[in-house]
Amino acid sequence: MELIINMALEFVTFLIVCQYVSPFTCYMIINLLYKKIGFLRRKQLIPLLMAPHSCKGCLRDIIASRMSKKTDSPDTPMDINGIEDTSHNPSMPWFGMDIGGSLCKLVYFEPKEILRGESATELETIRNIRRYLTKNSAYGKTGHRDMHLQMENVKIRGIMGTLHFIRFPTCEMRNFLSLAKYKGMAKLVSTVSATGGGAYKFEEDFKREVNLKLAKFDEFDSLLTGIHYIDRNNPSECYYWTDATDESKCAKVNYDFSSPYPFLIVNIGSGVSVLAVYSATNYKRISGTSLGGGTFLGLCCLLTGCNTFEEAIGLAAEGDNRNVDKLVRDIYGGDYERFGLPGDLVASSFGQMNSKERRSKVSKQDLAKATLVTITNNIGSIARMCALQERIDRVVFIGNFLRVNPIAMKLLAYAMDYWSNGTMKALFLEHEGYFGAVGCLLQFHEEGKS
Ligand SMILES: Nc1ncnc2c1ncn2[C@@H]1O[C@H](COP(=O)(O)OP(=O)(O)O)[C@@H](O)[C@H]1O
Ligand SMILES: CC(C)(COP(=O)(O)O)[C@@H](O)C(=O)NCCC(=O)O
Repeated sequence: MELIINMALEFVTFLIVCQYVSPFTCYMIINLLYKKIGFLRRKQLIPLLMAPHSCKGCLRDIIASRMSKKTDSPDTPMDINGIEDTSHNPSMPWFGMDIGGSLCKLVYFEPKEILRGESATELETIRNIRRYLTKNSAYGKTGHRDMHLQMENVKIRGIMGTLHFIRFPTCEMRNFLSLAKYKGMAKLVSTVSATGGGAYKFEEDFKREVNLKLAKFDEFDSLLTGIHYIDRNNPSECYYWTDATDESKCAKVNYDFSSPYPFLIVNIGSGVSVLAVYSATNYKRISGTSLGGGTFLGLCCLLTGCNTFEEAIGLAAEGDNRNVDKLVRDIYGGDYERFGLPGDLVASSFGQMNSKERRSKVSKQDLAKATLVTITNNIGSIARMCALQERIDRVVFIGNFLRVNPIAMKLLAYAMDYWSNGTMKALFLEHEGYFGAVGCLLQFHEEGKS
């Protein structure tokens, strides 16, 4: 039906522009052609009479708005939360959002082709949103698209497309909502799938500001769905570090994660959650700690005056934690042999900082490194105890704390290996912090479980 409307529209527009027929005749023709839409009002014809060159757009808008009213029919699909679901339309922008304590992760699925079935205005808005998201890698001052993580030729709900990975600080949510409103998101979709604490916290704001409903999914269900899907679709997703303490030999090595169970997930976001996973659907949250990525960044900002995660990591890369921490050798003068504690092991994090003299000599870089080592070692130690308790030997570390953070990954790899006498393995995934967002998108489209 819409194809016919569009063709007729093109033709009538041509007639008006060329002034072959009067706009009134066109008005009658259109109304005759589109009895289904109902008669246009006379005042809606005025733009046609006043501005022949934009009449196509005007007509499209008028017809599209009539059409969109018609789509509020009882056959509109309903999603699992009982929300009217226009997002299942294959051409609509598909988004999954993981709104965490620090970062909002937005995954956008771009179908290979914009398919049939939308009105001209909808198609225009879809194209604008697609162009805006895929032609830029930065959005405003704080939004970023992680282009290196982009996944081409993946299928969701039988449709081929590309997954784009975008993040912005959660504290910028108001600006994001204004942008979504400006870009006409609510005209296209009525529901967006969301997970993370912010899916609850910001639910009312989405409704009030953009008239969008959130289809909410549990963050750990989403995380697992996302991990399984991405690992299936990306052969080089999972890796480990060899020779983590030797810079000259240290390397990333691909790991075949096709038979993954059982495994432990350590999700290092603002805080840390530890999950034991026994099958695609059987898992439990066994532990957690509030000393996570948020703690690292918060303490680093306090101690060094830095303002961003990237700055904090940059400082840490140039620092030496031994100027801040007290090592076993500072206490024993060497190794504590009886219990296998080497002299260069940290005995007490920040243990030197009670000395005024030491404090006067310490650099910002040293403090950043010591903060990173403290938080990472603590997480490694908790992960190891959890793995021991659950008798699991593969530990998968994820979360954006590991973004651009090889120091932490190598420390975790070394700690897991050393303290388990080589029986446990630390694994890492390329899409670090995006699994929740992918998982909730898939759950909305009921694809992830396959
Ligand atoms: N650009 C960034 N801005 C803020 N924190 C970042 C950034 N990149 C990495 N991080 C780290 O990632 C953590 C958040 O990780 P994430 O997995 O997104 O958790 P959450 O879901 O709690 O937001 C932060 O606490 C910080 O340590
Ligand atoms: C509350 C959270 C699940 C929220 O997830 P996040 O936004 O940090 O990724 C997480 O911060 C957490 O598990 N914190 C640790 C709580 C504890 O076990 O002490």
